[in-house]
Amino acid sequence: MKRYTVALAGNPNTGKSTLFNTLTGMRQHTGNWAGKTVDMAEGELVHKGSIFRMIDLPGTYSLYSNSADEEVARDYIVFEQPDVSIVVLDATSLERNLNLALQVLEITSRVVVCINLIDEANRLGIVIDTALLSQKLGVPVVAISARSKVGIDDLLNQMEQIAHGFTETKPLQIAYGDSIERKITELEPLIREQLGVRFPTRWLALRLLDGDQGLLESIKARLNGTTGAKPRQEVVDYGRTACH
Ligand SMILES: Nc1nc2c(ncn2[C@@H]2O[C@H](COP(=O)(O)OP(=O)(O)OP(=O)(O)O)[C@@H](O)[C@H]2O)c(=O)[nH]1
Ligand SMILES: [Mg+2]
Repeated sequence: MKRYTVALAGNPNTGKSTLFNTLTGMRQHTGNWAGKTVDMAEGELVHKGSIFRMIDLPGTYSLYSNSADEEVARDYIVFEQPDVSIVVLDATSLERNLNLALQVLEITSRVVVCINLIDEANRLGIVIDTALLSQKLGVPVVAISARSKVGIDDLLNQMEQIAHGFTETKPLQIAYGDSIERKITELEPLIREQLGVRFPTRWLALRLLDGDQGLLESIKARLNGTTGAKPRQEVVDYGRTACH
């Protein structure tokens, strides 16, 4: 069986752990404040003959170095390089949530945008054109309700297609204007010289221009082999996984 890793990223309280539980059949704590995920949790599911190791990341508004949560989520996506990153958005506050999606798209092209709480959006009369959004973002967009288990099959299929490399994506890249773009172009070869191409060069250049000291520390620790935020291991329960 092929094995893949899948990260669940998103703003706080967008239903990542609820989705994680729905997908893995596990009981990661959920809720408003009390259920906040402070660490990473990990579980597995089987879909169409492949094993997907799901990583439930802490909720973050960005992937800078503003908090330990942001560093945990960022380091996982940048350094562990999951086969798929699912960005979970709250359908009732898309504008705010899309900020994080754009940041993830700067780091990796293997992304599925998952619009959760679609039941709540429907109740409020909010209509989301997922096809148009997918066209604009350049990656698959799926609308779900993790709590009511709506849209889960569609999400799993999109995740699987990205994992296998069957879906061609073209992530939206933000253009930052001439002076910043010039600096990015200057920095990129220097970064490649130091780090090769294992990390997303353009994104690193942007973070350096922003003076992200925390990221530099993380890279140094990584290069010295002294880092080690590892997902909390949960009991793997194949019997209750979503098999299709
Ligand atoms: N109406 C509705 N509520 C949902 C849905 N999915 C999750 N919720 C609720 O949203 C709240 C937050 O869910 P969590 O799964 O804890 O959110 P989270 O993204 O893991 O939160 P953090 O770990 O803090 O980032 C809970 O009260 C869930 O029951 C959904 O599809 N519809
Ligand atoms: Mg959570």
